[in-house]
Amino acid sequence: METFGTRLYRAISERGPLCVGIDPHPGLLARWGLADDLDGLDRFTRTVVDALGDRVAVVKPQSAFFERFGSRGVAILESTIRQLREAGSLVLLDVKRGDIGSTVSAYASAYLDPSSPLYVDAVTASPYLGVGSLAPMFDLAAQHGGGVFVLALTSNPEGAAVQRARTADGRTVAQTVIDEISQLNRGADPLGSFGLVVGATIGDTGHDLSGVGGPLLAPGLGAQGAGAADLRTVFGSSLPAVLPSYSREVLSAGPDGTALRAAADRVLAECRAVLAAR
Ligand SMILES: O=c1ccn([C@@H]2O[C@H](COP(=O)(O)O)[C@@H](O)[C@H]2O)c(=O)[nH]1
Repeated sequence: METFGTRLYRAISERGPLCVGIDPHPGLLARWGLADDLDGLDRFTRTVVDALGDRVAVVKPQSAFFERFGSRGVAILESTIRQLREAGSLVLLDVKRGDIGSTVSAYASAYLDPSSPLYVDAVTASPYLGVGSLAPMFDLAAQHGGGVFVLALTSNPEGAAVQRARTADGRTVAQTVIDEISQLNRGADPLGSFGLVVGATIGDTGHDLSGVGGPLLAPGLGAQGAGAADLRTVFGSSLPAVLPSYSREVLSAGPDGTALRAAADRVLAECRAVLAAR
């Protein structure tokens, strides 16, 4: 069985370093001329899958925008996941789950067990009940070739107060998360299956990402104000592991499929220029 890290490495080699989010905001549905209802949600997601599913390495549905429609929204999420897999992109479900370990086991079954209707290639997880509480996710991911992206330094300004607070040994909370995930990836080649989320908006914070060994998902590009050039400042010598992530910047080009593809191609070219110059 191939690991998620290996599959991600190949997807990036073949399709380029880009993750596009599916975030059906009410404002985007309106902009696309769609109603803010189940039919609008379904049309929006199908359009994105048809335009990008066969060319983008990773697609990241944001679970919240499906959950807000209840069980029928989640049913659309399930079919979106299926369509994306058929189209050949890796599916990273942005759910940011975290809890005590026994409950994390249930989240792991929901997203990382191949028999689940919500089975995806990878999920996002919150480490703020302790990185160790996420062990059931790490274990199931390792068992089935899945991945987990753990929040380290998020793109929102409110995150810093918690994530950059100092622990007793002088490291920041975020650095302890970074170090624990680095341990999980030890020896992985070409890329570990356990990633970190590090916002492109955060500037140079002095955190050491050099030993992570896994992918570094970088949201915050486009609508939140960061540009591809900021990746150099935030990631420095760790640029080769960066997976830039855009949602509204690309989605706002829709609903025309050609325009969506052009927007994805444009941001990919901008990121490649920075990542290639490392
Ligand atoms: O630190 C984080 C972690 C996750 N996100 C998510 O990424 C997208 C960003 O959307 P944009 O439209 O590109 O701003 C969204 O789903 C967030 O929940 C993040 O922004 N920052």
